[in-house]
Amino acid sequence: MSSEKEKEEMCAWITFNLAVKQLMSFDPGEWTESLRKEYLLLIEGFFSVPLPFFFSAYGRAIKARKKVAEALRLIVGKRRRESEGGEVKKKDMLAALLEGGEGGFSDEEIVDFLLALLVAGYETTSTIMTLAVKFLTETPAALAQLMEEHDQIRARKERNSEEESLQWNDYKSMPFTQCVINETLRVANIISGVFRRAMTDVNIKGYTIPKGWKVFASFRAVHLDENHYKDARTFNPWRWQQSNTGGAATATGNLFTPFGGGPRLCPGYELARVEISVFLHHLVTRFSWDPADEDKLVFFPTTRTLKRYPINVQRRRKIAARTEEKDEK
Ligand code: HEM
Repeated sequence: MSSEKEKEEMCAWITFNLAVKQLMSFDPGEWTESLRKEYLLLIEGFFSVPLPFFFSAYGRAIKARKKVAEALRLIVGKRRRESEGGEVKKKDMLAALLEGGEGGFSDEEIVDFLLALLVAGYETTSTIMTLAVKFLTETPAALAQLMEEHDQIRARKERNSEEESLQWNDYKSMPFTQCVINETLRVANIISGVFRRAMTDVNIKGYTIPKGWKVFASFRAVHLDENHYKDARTFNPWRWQQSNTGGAATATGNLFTPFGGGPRLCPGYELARVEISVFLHHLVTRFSWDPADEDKLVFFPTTRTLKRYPINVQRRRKIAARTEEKDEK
């Protein structure tokens, strides 16, 4: 790999291809590559001024969405024919959607759902993982505590000859990890808020929001409010140990809503937390790292690191060897 730029692109390429594989069992190839190129144009359009000209980012995104939808429509049609023809079913998201619920889903509904999942499930989680690594690197005490929690899980599994892969009860024994995830979500605000439309006149604290008006509920304004969180801009995962939430998924009512709320609450919130926990587990038990370059957070149009926070990783020694070393001392 010759340059940092290429390394960054490689990471994005891997995460995109993993998502496509889980959704539709496609291995990386020409088809996934052309889908990825159109997908990137689509994402660019999310954060652009909505000028509907073919040369604007918005115009290019509309065109790209059509192309991605068309490509997915062909796959959905082919897979439906295969499954109706009795071919062996693949075990992926598309198979589950084709089986459908009551009455089943139409091809158009499935295409729409696959597109929504690609955007909602891939971009968010990979960004929050990167930011967690950045915040932990800059807060060595938190990284040390996290490492201890995960080393203990690994050591326990080795001692009891338990299955090597992480199980649900392992995930449930990561209280500090949940604090790290909560705090990353709170400080980063990768989704800074949501729009809602008032269905009726709503009175709030002496103000009226007239029926039909759109409002933007800003999560960032609440999550970074000093009245709710002391030293609100400081990454402090320990604050969640004192809260009554125990680091729970959606936590304290309206004061912590990184996954939104109400009937539109993010359906992927627990999956995202599991993915981040598993990622952190493997990262801290197997590797140590140093930042490879100076990088900084930007908040517009979304929260992300300018250079995707490149790091140099080194393999750590195996847990058993580390424990023996500790005992000798
Ligand atoms: C750190 C990761 C994630 C964050 C911060 C996040 C955040 C959000 C937020 C704020 C919303 C809007 C909720 C509202 O309107 O009240 C949302 C919606 C949604 N999310 Fe997530 N999400 C994440 C991961 C995921 C994952 C992994 C999936 C699926 C695999 C997913 C699927 C969806 C879907 C389908 C919606 C639309 C729900 C609807 O409109 O009814 N998200 N997410």
